[in-house]
Amino acid sequence: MKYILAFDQGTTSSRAILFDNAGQMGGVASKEHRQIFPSSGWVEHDAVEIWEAQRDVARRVLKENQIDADDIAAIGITNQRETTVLWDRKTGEPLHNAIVWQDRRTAEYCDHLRQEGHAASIAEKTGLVIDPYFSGTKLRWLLDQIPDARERADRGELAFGTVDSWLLWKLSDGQLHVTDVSNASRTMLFNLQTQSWDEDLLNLLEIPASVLPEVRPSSCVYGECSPEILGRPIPLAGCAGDQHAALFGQNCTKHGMAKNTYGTGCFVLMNIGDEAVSSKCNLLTTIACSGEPKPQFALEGSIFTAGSAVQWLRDGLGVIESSADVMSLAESVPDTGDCYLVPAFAGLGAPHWDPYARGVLVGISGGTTAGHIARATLEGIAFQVADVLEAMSEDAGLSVRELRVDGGASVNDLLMQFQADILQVPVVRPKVIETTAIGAAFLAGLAVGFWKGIDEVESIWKSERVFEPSMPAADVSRRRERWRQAVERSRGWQQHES
Ligand SMILES: Nc1ncnc2c1ncn2[C@@H]1O[C@H](COP(=O)(O)OP(=O)(O)O)[C@@H](O)[C@H]1O
Ligand SMILES: O=P(O)(O)OC[C@H](O)CO
Repeated sequence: MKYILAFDQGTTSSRAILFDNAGQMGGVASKEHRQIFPSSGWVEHDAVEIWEAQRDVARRVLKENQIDADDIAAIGITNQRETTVLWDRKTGEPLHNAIVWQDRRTAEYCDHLRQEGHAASIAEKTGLVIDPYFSGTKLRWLLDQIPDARERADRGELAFGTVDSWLLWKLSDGQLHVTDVSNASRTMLFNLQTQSWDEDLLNLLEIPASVLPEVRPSSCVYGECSPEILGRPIPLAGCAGDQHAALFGQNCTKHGMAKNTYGTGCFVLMNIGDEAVSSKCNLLTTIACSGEPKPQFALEGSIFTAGSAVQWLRDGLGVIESSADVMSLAESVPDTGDCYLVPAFAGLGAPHWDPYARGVLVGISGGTTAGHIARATLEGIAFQVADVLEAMSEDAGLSVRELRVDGGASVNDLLMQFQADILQVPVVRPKVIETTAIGAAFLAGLAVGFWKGIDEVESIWKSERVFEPSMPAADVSRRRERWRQAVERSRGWQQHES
């Protein structure tokens, strides 16, 4: 067989990508889906629209590249994490729109959990900080708000899943209600030490165990997709949250290796080996996919707004026509004119965890142009990444030697150079920037013997370009200090309204 088919179900689009044995892409198809904003701080997706988009792009990539389903050795799935779906086991119909990872509707309940003193035990068990980001409080909200949902859940009629679970359910025509360890680790219900659902947390959040999927390793044969989807049954053999898949796809399998994905948000992950070190700097501890038999862990800094700030320049301000145009607009000025943009549009994630923060643009003068704002937007992305890596180095007791990068905005050379400058370490962009998808393909391909072992998949990764730091250290310190001042101005904004 010639290919592994990777499904990359992201926040803004669903992609299907074919990878051959040498890790070369044999075709891509993608489709966007609607972002639904029912109220301030709320973000939803239509789970059926996501399923249909993912199924359609899978069919399309085969058709457009004239690939027969018989040539597909396995399917690997990777997905936007934390986004929460609740569906009826009998009809396969969702009971509500999916609540997206960015959604802040459970902020008050999270405050309550913190005030009740649960932060330390939740961090110890799950590696997470209490935040609306994770699926647990979203699922609780659904069970509380949908009429009869709790009664129906108690009768075993409902299934909960993150997007991976939902897709595996649909792909298997309701035969599989499963998830993988990496996605489970993002629910705030999964115990990293026991590698299973945590009964205390289920009780605390009032989640009935009957709705939960079975948890499996990221690289294993889960089952088969039903034949009517692609013409024949194909093994569903790999599954991981997109950031975990990207860490694996970037070959960050050794202690201290780190990657950042520049998509809608930014997600910095550093491999920390087989000890689930707890963060002292408000980072998350999470699962790292590996070829090792023992569970491996990573530190993660999740940044909620990155490429979506560029989308705001395009759709909100209308100063660019496409995201790619941001580079030439930013290059129209030599610097930001001392403007700083903190894109806390959906609160601040790591290391601040402030759901009430909102975006600020400071330092505007009469001479400020769209070019300055575009440049400040790109720099705001890089400053957030630098804050996370600083915290990470402190937690892990080491400095990263290089940062491997991927995701839609990593094509932006200006952003990558500024990132290297502000971090003072090289930024390395690989030839295949679809590292999320290739990570999922590796997980699936290893499970079915398409690739023989971790050494074989590791030999596939190749660097395309290295951005070396060139900014004087004194400038870096001054600018980072100005950025810190700007962040302070963004904090608690929403809360101060009442
Ligand atoms: N040249 C560019 N410069 C900066 N940002 C970009 C560029 N091209 C795309 N983006 C941003 O990258 C994001 C899309 O990246 P992608 O990895 O597909 O995201 P996701 O997986 O979160 O859907 C969008 O938010 C877009 O604004
Ligand atoms: O779909 P992306 O690339 O924006 O990633 C979303 C993350 O998984 C959210 O935790």
